[in-house]
Amino acid sequence: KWRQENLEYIELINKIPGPPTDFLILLSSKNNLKKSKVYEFLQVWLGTGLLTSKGAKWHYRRKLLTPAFHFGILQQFSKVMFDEADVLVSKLEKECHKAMTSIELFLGDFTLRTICETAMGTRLQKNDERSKEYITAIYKMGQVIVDRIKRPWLFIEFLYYFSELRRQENKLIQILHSFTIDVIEKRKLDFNKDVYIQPKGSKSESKEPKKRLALLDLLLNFKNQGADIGDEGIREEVDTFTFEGHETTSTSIQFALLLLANNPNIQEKVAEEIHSLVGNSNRQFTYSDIQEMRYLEMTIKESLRLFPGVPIIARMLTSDLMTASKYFIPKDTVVHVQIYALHRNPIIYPDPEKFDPERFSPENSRGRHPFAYIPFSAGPRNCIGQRFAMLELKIAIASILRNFRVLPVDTPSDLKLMMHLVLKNSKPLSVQFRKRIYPQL
Ligand code: HEM
Repeated sequence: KWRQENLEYIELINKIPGPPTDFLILLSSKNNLKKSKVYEFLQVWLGTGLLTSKGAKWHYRRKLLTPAFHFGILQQFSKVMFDEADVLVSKLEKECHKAMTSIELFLGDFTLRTICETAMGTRLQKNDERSKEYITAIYKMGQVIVDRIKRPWLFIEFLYYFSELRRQENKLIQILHSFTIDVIEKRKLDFNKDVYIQPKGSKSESKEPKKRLALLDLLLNFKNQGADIGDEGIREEVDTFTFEGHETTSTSIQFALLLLANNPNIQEKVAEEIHSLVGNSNRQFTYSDIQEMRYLEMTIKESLRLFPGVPIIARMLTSDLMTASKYFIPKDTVVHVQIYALHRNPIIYPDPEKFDPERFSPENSRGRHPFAYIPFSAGPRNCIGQRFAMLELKIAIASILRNFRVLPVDTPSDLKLMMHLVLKNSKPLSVQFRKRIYPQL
């Protein structure tokens, strides 16, 4: 009961927070970049990669890794996303006659496969034992971390050391680390050969590399060029991207589908936008098609307002802080930034429960405080993968709506939100899929 009241249900902490300027003062502060204690629970897996590091190490890595999310690189990653979206669509075809489809596993599989291929260059194979073991370990590891967060007595290292949870963690860490280390070793060998050489006779002989570019290649490249990052550092970052880059995107796509299923007019408007770009053809989307999908982007932004995949973040203050609303918060205080509550502030978002993508039209966005909408956090420690995430969300949702009509099963009023590692419903979300038939042009 204590756990439910204190940690699980968002409703209980859905109080109106301070003004966006309070968030600005905290999140844009150059001093208060340190994360809270719970982030340390991730370190056994992620080491001190970008998400969990602090001080000079964080500064150095952030600067080093920022070019890895340049739009030219994202364009290359989009190819992986298009192919994985095709795999997702072909799986969903088989769901079209069903009265309901639980979408968690479909989207979890899509985002995990996408991040493994873009981060490590590894295509997870359904029938490969090693891939299966790795996928299972990722899911179980998420549960172990959540179970620890929910048991405050296990915050004490001594008690945790002798717990069953730690024994489980040890086994999982072995699987997770050995998988990433093997991938890095193999990639290092490939990297020294001909990663960017075109395959003879390939359709796109001009630019297509033999192996698709992965974030790992960029890290190896940085290392070869003399950056201060060793194999262990590369593993930390690859694991960090894999961790940060799959559940966040999966849960965000699921909530967006729930909202679209329950708002057919908005769904049809998105489908029309897609149709206006690709007509009745069955060609794959291009990167520029995706850039053109402005209404879809507004829809996703509104969905992330209502259901920010990361609803709360925390900082440990390393210096005293005076907020804009004149609260004095002393050094060493843990401050929770309640993104979920901020996004439902009726002063900023009138009728806040209403799903209304028009809030994000260029006219309506004008003048809104930049810290009033922060699904990817804000300031120097914001999400480095936000453009990657938006691209992936757009590709997944556009691919689904191009092929299917999505009908409601769960409704927003049925939801019982939980804080897992990301925002989740207390039970997996379901919708119905029906084949979308476009009129002949
Ligand atoms: C819809 C999907 C996503 C959401 C809602 C999201 C949200 C966030 C938020 C709120 C933070 C700040 C965390 C904090 O201050 O504790 C963050 C940090 C981070 N995110 Fe994301 N994220 C998403 C997708 C991704 C993806 C796809 C990647 C990588 C490919 C990624 C990589 C990271 C990293 C490395 C950090 C730490 C950055 C730093 O501290 O410098 N995220 N994300």
